[in-house]
Amino acid sequence: SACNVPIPHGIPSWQSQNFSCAGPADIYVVRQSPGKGLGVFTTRTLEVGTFVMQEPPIILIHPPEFRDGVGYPLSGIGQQVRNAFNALSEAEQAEVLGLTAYYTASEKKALDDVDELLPIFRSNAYNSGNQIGLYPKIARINHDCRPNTSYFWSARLGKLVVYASRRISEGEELSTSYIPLLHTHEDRRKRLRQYGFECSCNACALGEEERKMSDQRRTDIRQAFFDLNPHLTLSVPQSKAGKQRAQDRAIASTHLVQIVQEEELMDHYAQAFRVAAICHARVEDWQSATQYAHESYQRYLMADAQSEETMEMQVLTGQFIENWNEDLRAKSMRKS
Ligand SMILES: C[S@@+](CC[C@H](N)C(=O)[O-])C[C@H]1O[C@@H](n2cnc3c(N)ncnc32)[C@H](O)[C@@H]1O
Repeated sequence: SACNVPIPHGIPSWQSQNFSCAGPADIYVVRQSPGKGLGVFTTRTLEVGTFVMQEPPIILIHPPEFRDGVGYPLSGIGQQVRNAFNALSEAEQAEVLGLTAYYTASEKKALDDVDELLPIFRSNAYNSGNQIGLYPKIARINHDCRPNTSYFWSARLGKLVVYASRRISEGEELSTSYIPLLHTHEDRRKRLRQYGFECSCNACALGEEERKMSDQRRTDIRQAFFDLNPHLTLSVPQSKAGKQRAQDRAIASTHLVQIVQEEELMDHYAQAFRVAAICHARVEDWQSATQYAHESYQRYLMADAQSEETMEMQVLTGQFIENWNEDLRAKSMRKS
């Protein structure tokens, strides 16, 4: 049976919730996806939180320094990839060589001088903690700028875990994101060039007006995280001006949650709810703080029950609920 992560509703349950499940192998098939080569399709409806794949890396290497916006310079990793590849069995090597790779124009011109592992790695590898890994099964999932799965690196399992971040119908193609998504269509297009395709996903195929709105939302979300993140302390400001600023940020955080939901960027839900929870705690709106904290907790829980973020939001939900209760008690005392 499928191992769905049950999502508690209403008041959180404080039982230990430890979902580790190998993930059923028969919930997807790999087949041709028109215009995209191979793709991965579900064979049944998947509820939010269902683990789709858990796969150990066939090759795992330490990346050179990260250059934001450009990705990894491949020159620095060639030897590492080659060494790791040489250590694999013949069958594993064949699996790696069978992956789809995009060659740049200059690589095509000088095929004899190019180590074929580099284009393969560049087209298929995933960030895995602070390393980069190659996962032959997960590598068949195509890109979408509004993907229906999320993934996380589990250091505990030594695996990359892919799960449904929304409900996925039977027969639907699974999608993931190869790039950071809080960027405009034009910026995403540039970034996707390293994979050699023009994205035609729903977000990219919007008409001009709607695309402008989508671009604006993604830009606004990135800006809101940037603006609000430095103020995520739990202390309640005392001065009048401080209180006013906290009030403005609480409003901004509600807006942040709204546009993340409008844009349906599931990967950012947990973080947006977390920001809204803390911003509302700073204005002592304990009801909203509790609700946002719990939503954040549910989303973090979906990915990894034992992550620091999950623990933090579990604790905060409990703390905020206490404060909310106290408020209610104080109010009813005043009445009686
Ligand atoms: C990680 S692989 C995904 C699996 C690949 N389709 C295959 O047949 O093995 C990445 C490659 O898949 C293709 N691809 C992925 N997402 C795509 C998309 N949204 N549209 C068109 N091609 C896509 C591109 O050729 C890209 O270089």
